[in-house]
Amino acid sequence: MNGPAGTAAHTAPAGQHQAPPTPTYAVYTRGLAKAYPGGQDAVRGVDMSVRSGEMFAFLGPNGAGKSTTVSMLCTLNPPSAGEAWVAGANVRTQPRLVRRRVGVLFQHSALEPDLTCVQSLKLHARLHGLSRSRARARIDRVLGAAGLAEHRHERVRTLSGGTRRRLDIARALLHEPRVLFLDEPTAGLDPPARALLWQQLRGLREDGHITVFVTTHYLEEAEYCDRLAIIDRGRIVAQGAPADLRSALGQETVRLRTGDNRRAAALLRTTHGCTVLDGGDVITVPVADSARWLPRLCATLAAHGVPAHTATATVPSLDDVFFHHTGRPYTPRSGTP
Ligand SMILES: Nc1ncnc2c1ncn2[C@@H]1O[C@H](COP(=O)(O)OP(=O)(O)OP(=O)(O)O)[C@@H](O)[C@H]1O
Repeated sequence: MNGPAGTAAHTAPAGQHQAPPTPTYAVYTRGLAKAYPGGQDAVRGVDMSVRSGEMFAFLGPNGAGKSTTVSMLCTLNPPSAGEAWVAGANVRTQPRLVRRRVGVLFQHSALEPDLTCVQSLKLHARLHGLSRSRARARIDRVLGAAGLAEHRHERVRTLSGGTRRRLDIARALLHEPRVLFLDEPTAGLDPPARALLWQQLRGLREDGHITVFVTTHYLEEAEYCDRLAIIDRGRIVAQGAPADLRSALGQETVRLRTGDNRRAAALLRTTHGCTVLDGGDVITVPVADSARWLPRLCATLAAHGVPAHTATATVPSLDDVFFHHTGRPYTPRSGTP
């Protein structure tokens, strides 16, 4: 596969990757690895591509290597091997450029508790070298985007956990980064606060100018994203759009209950030539596209006087995708090697 700078990109020796990646990729890695002192292989050769402007989920159980990967992509942790480009810059050779172009939200908020929201943002605007007038405009903009305008003069320590997280995001957006990294942004939040935070993230995507890279161990959060990579024990086990990953398993089914399941099963076999599993009180038909087949099968049964009393379609979940690729069920705490 071509690297972002062409075929030579991942074959050149480490440290010589100066060719600018195409704008297609916001994040592009080849063989990215991290071994911590003491022999802990936290990340073991990650190949990943995140397109510009997409919302990308990095999904995996605790200890899978998500935070370590993000810290390498943000240049806070040097890779032991491999290469990575973020927002067009190489993390090894152009770390300052990477830092200028990314915003980062870590698992633990680093907001100063005694400052108000505006004071906190002003401080960070200064740290990023924003002029006063630009800082004013950006602060108004990020507070509005985060739904925090009414909290602007409240002190950080008085804010709820969810509001603080949204302020964290506002702060990470101040300098208009091209890529926003969020490491488990909803950890510790209750469901309404999580929903509000995701609403804010979706709003960012609609703006269209930023790539959002979010780590999570919640399967349902990965479903909100355009694409995702699943990491397990330091390796990427699957990567793609949620629907594509599910449909690649090819295990959709239609389950039907009728007044005469045996007759219904025979009818469907002869009419459609499909495999029908007769499980007694329910018949199951494996299909490629359950949304298309469910009405068709019901129509056949109704036309022959054996109408379906209940009909349900099941599609594989991301749990199934994880199971398929790792051979074990997804439990958020199962990743420690
Ligand atoms: N500084 C460190 N020194 C040694 N080992 C580390 C260090 N940081 C992380 N690890 C180990 O590396 C592995 C990956 O950890 P990492 O924090 O990247 O995973 P994670 O997927 O982000 O997990 P979590 O969801 O719990 O944050 C784990 O086994 C962890 O114990």
